Amino acid sequence: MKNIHKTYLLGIEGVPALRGVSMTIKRGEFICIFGTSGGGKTTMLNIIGTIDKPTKGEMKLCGKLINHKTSDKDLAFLRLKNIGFVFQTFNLLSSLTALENVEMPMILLGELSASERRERAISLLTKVGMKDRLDHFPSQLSGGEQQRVTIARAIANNPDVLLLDEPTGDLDTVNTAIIMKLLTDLNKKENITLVMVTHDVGLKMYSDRIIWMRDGKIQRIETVPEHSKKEHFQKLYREIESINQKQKDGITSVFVENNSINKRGSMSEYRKPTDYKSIASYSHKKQQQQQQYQQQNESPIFSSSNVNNIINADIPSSSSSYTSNYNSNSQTSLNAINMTNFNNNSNSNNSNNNNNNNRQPLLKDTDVYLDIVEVPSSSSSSSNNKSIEQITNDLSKIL
Ligand SMILES: Nc1ncnc2c1ncn2[C@@H]1O[C@H](COP(=O)(O)OP(=O)(O)OP(=O)(O)O)[C@@H](O)[C@H]1O
Repeated sequence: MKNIHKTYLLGIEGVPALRGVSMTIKRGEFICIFGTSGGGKTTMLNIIGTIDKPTKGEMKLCGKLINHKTSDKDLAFLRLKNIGFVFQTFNLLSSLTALENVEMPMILLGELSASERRERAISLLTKVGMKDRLDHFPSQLSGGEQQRVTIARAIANNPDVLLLDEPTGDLDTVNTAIIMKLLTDLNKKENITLVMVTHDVGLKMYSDRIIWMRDGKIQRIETVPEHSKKEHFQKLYREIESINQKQKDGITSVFVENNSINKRGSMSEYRKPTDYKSIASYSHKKQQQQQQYQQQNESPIFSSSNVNNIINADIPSSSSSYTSNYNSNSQTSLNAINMTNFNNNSNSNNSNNNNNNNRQPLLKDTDVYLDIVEVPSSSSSSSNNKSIEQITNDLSKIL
């Protein structure tokens, strides 16, 4: 990039977003763009990605010179062939399955036959750990899963560069680790250049260089010391190992962790029917809790309506008595939920509560063991017919 300027026109006023940015990114580098809000990070990413053209200055991307005169058609082809995008909000096409979403860039490029495209899409989804979700629609996937599909789609045409705008911004810590492992593997093993905008201080330590942006200019460029990078990668690999171990132990779906609900942290696990055994270890404590709550005339803990209410992001007040409205004929694949340490303190003053103003605590100041909701999978359908992925997704929004 050589002396890149970008000024947006807002009415008759010009808003300078970039004011003379020059830099070189080497092939295979991992660059992190960091800095103040409004500093020009996204604009810089959009210019590198040719979504926006510079007002002044020029840029060479994968050998092609780009300036304000470059035609949109040339830029569109360059994007399709050389660049992959991953945004915070996943941006999958909702009417297409995971497999079809990944096939889409290959269809647009038109270099592979239908069977080759399918084969490649399956192999890419397998690579990102989504081979069991090929026919799922985005709405049936959790945030982390959607982002993995987005990554598979972004690398479908073998791009040289991946542009990442807050790729983990909507994800919990576990999914952030999974996504960062995937991305850094692509960088290390396949030499794909990564340029990532993030506000997450932890993530910048995986990169080779950090570009600090302020007021449309590069304020400074920092090289991440090898030893810090190594330390962060070792921590990441440990996290991934622990996630894999949990999966081996029977936690087969997304693991949601939230430290903002209470000081001790809360945790949810989602298990498939085959995981009943591993839940057994909780049962004694759970029974004790149930008896205790029943003695106190509290809300039923194992009522399926509780689950429904949580799933629908409508947590009732602790004093309500519920009638079970769960349709036992529902075809949902959910067979068990185990929710531990959901200590939702109504007085706690945290960011999560700010988002959930209308929510009453499920049970005040208690640990809730909401466990084993058996849902026969018979033929009739109902409004409760949610897949485990939808439920996981819904729950991860709440927790
Ligand atoms: N399409 C647009 N029209 C007008 N002004 C814009 C447009 N896009 C960005 N800007 C302005 O350009 C400046 C840089 O914006 P940009 O989104 O690149 O910053 P950023 O560093 O990514 O900020 P944040 O961290 O808050 O996302 C801001 O002042 C912004 O208001």
